[in-house]
Amino acid sequence: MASGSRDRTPPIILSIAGTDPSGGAGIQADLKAFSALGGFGTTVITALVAQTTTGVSEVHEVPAEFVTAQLDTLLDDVRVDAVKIGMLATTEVIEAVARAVDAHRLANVVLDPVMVAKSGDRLLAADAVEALRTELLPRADLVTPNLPEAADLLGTEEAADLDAMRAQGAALLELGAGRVLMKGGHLPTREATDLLLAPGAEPEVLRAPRVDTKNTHGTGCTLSSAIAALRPRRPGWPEAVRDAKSYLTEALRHADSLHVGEGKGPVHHFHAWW
Ligand SMILES: Nc1ncnc2c1ncn2[C@@H]1O[C@H](COP(=O)(O)OP(=O)(O)OP(=O)(O)O)[C@@H](O)[C@H]1O
Ligand SMILES: Cc1ncc(CO)c(N)n1
Repeated sequence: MASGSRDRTPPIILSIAGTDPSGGAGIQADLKAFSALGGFGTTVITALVAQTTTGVSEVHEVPAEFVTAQLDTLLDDVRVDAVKIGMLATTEVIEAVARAVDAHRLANVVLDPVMVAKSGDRLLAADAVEALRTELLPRADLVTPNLPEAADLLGTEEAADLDAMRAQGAALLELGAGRVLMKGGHLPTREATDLLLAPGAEPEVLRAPRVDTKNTHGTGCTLSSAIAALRPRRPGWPEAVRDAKSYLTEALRHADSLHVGEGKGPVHHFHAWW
């Protein structure tokens, strides 16, 4: 049984992702969210990214064999209760992670299909989208695309309203994802509206007040990590997703208390949320 569901032992959460020296996105954001939500964070690094609040200057990819070495070394020793998968950079790394999901029978897998940073810089090779769609999407219990990512995975136009989000979410379920959280942060709506879809159920609309800040670096990373951290402590995915979205909204509300960099600054994971 997962340690987090047995008692108050902190669940062990794994992030498989790239780095952000400015601390707002990637592995750094993931560890902050895990800790703030009472989890114990572990990591497997897929790429070293020279980036900050203003953009990405260089990406140093980790060879797929070394991603496998990190995964096997960790998972032969440590039983993890949930996994967040973020930036993967290349087809080879995607395949390595897919193999590990099967070999180690990973459960509670949240896939954030990271493709492009907020600055517009690519974090996934264009020719790796196919592998993400065929190798990892079907192995994910929950996939959390933003609107450009959903469109890329489906080879279609970006959704412009809730109806189009619903249709694209259903198409991603058809591709084999266990559940889909379509993130509507990019829609020009008054509220930040997401849609949670599961097979055979009515989509759930999740609304949050749109926080008026330019400091939105790491929102996607924070949300997917918060979901992974909360899942072992919640009865189901809807409860984990709702509470993770509330956590993210609070982290956005605290973003302007930070002064990190000159660009789009990070959200703030303060530690007294509950
Ligand atoms: N200003 C805001 N106020 C409140 N919630 C927001 C705001 N902007 C985005 N969100 C929420 O943040 C989450 C991430 O959404 P978004 O669509 O921006 O993801 P993303 O583009 O993957 O983020 P990232 O650029 O970090 O990868 C969603 O739940 C979205 O509704
Ligand atoms: C490493 C990393 N993962 C994800 C994002 C998404 O914005 C980012 N900027 N950097």
